[in-house]
Amino acid sequence: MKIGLIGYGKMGKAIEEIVVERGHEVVLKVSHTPTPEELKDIDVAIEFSRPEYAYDNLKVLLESNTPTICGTTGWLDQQEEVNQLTLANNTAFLYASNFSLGVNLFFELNQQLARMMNKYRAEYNINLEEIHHTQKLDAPSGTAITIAEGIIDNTSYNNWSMEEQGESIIPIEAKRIENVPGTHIVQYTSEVDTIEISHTAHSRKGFALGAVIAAEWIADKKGVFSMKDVLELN
Ligand SMILES: NC(=O)C1=CN([C@@H]2O[C@H](COP(=O)(O)OP(=O)(O)OC[C@H]3O[C@@H](n4cnc5c(N)ncnc54)[C@H](OP(=O)(O)O)[C@@H]3O)[C@@H](O)[C@H]2O)C=CC1
Ligand SMILES: O=C(O)C1=N[C@H](C(=O)O)C[C@H](O)C1
Repeated sequence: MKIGLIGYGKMGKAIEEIVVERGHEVVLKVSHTPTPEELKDIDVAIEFSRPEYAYDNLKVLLESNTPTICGTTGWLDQQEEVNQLTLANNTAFLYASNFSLGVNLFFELNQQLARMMNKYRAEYNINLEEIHHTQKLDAPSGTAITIAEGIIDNTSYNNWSMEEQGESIIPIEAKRIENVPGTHIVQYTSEVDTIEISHTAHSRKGFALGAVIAAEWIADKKGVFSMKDVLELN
């Protein structure tokens, strides 16, 4: 498969290694919004850039009918427009806040635990923490937002916040520590104990592998998809 890497930073480079390991070819690697001309030989594009450029990149990719995998976080206020662009151009698009198998399993575990804990809202206070490297531009992480949404869908919490407190708000704490690839912790604390689930990435390899597996999966599809489709977690 011929892969285009849109965004050739820490993730672009980690993805390139996996692309080659799995027998594919990187035919384009750019750190600018690509031109339609640059996209003409690409089977699938993998976009990991910066929050402020993601929408412009995705618009060009989808209007050029390029099946696209996107891992950039922090642009989701424009998600609905991107989904519409995908359908209008009869192409394929998949966004994931986190491509690693482990985090996608953790998302399922988080929802199950949230359903159980909803009965005990009076006894347990919830807390969500994410820790990332100091170059990370957005906070909270996209993964933390997905975790919070998974809790909201399964409990009587109805919002998350990094600043506000309240009965129905999930508090999110974002920490930035040198070289941490990504750690997410959900805690339920009562007067007498703490229940905690956590996911710790040891490197970027899991994110990169998941993105390439998603690229292989989407190549012959049309529509808007998620990692649940790829990993058959539905
Ligand atoms: N979904 C997931 O599983 C994961 C998501 N991420 C997300 O992916 C994104 C990238 O992360 P990471 O690689 O660590 O970040 P980096 O800052 O290392 O890389 C971003 C790259 O994008 C380039 N860039 C700048 N402008 C554009 C543009 N207009 N179009 C394309 N590329 C551009 C930058 O180039 P230059 O330096 O020259 O400006 C840089 O090379 C972040 O949003 C992060 O949160 C990260 C890990 C996993
Ligand atoms: O910026 C990162 O590095 C990461 N970003 C993603 C996020 O915002 O959740 C995924 C991963 O945690 C690493």
